[in-house]
Amino acid sequence: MRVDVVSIFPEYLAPLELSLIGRARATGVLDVAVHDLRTWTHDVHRTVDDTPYGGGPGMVMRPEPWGEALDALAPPGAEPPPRLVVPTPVGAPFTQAMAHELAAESRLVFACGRYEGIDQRVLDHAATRMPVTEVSLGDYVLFGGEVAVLVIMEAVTRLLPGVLGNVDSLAEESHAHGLLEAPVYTKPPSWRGHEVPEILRSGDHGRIARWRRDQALLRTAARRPDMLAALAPGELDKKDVAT
Ligand SMILES: N#Cc1c(-c2ccc3cc[nH]c3c2)n[nH]c1N
Repeated sequence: MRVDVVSIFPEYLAPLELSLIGRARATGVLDVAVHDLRTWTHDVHRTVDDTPYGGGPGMVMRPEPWGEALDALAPPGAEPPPRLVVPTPVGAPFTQAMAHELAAESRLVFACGRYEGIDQRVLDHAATRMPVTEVSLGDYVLFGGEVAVLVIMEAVTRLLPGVLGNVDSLAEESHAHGLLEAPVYTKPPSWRGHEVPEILRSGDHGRIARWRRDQALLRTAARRPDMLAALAPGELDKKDVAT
């Protein structure tokens, strides 16, 4: 997968060099390039923002540098076009399902907004020649899109083939089956008066699997009833409701 990230703070994306993502890049699973939006400015002050039409606080990111950046990174006519991913408070919620969708793309271009956001015409024009996904991490406000790109890149990269050593963990983790994960334990069996649930030390893998499923259902019902309500038909079987 080829990923291009455009930001006025490219140094914010330095963590993409670390750990799993760094290893994915080193092994060729992932090719990442970070670009400074100011590369595509032409004035002495390398201006990327201006006052908002209609008035209001703050500044808006000018369309011209973004237009030239996207022309350079996604030349008109190049096939297949990349998916443009724009972190924004007004975007669709970023979910594990969306992480899987993005992980299936061959090319992604991330546009990191700042100030009050990017001139809407940048997204409207991009949408005439590439798929555009506006995505939000959650209902809170950040200074810009860079942190969101780091989160999205971690969630996507770990789904790429060969990145995670143990692919089994993908199958059991929270949100993998629309449920939260069961609690996890390791040695010692007793710690500060807290014991590991006996079932997990029984060696009875059938009962352990049942216990984990029950714990996942109980946790999800208690903490994320919305996820339980959203389970696809058939996700719950008769063993899940047996008393
Ligand atoms: N994703 C996301 C965001 C943001 C965000 C993204 C881009 C910009 C550009 C200026 N301000 C921004 C906030 N805030 N909260 C989220 N969940």
